Amino acid sequence: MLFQVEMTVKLPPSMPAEQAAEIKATEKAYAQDLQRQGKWRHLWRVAGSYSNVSIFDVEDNAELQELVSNLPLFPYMEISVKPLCRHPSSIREDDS
Ligand SMILES: O=C(O)CC1=CCC(=O)O1
Repeated sequence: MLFQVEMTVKLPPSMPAEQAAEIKATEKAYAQDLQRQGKWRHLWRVAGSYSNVSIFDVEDNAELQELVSNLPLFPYMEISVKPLCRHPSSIREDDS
């Protein structure tokens, strides 16, 4: 199942820079591992913001919930999820 996930990062201004850098580094490693597994298909920065738009390819809602809630930045993000399905006018032969 494909989902569009939009994440907006809102770190508290009071968070020490070292702690923020550590969480971001852990987040990066986690995100890159999921990309290598093919579960996090796309990761795009929304220009001019501290938000991303991502496409996840997971088994079901429960797997999406597990992956997203384990993001190191999860406590510091606003997240919106949209389920996706094929558009009847798409010329792609698969869902890539
Ligand atoms: O910077 C972001 O948009 C949050 C984030 C998601 C994966 C990652 O490495 O950073």
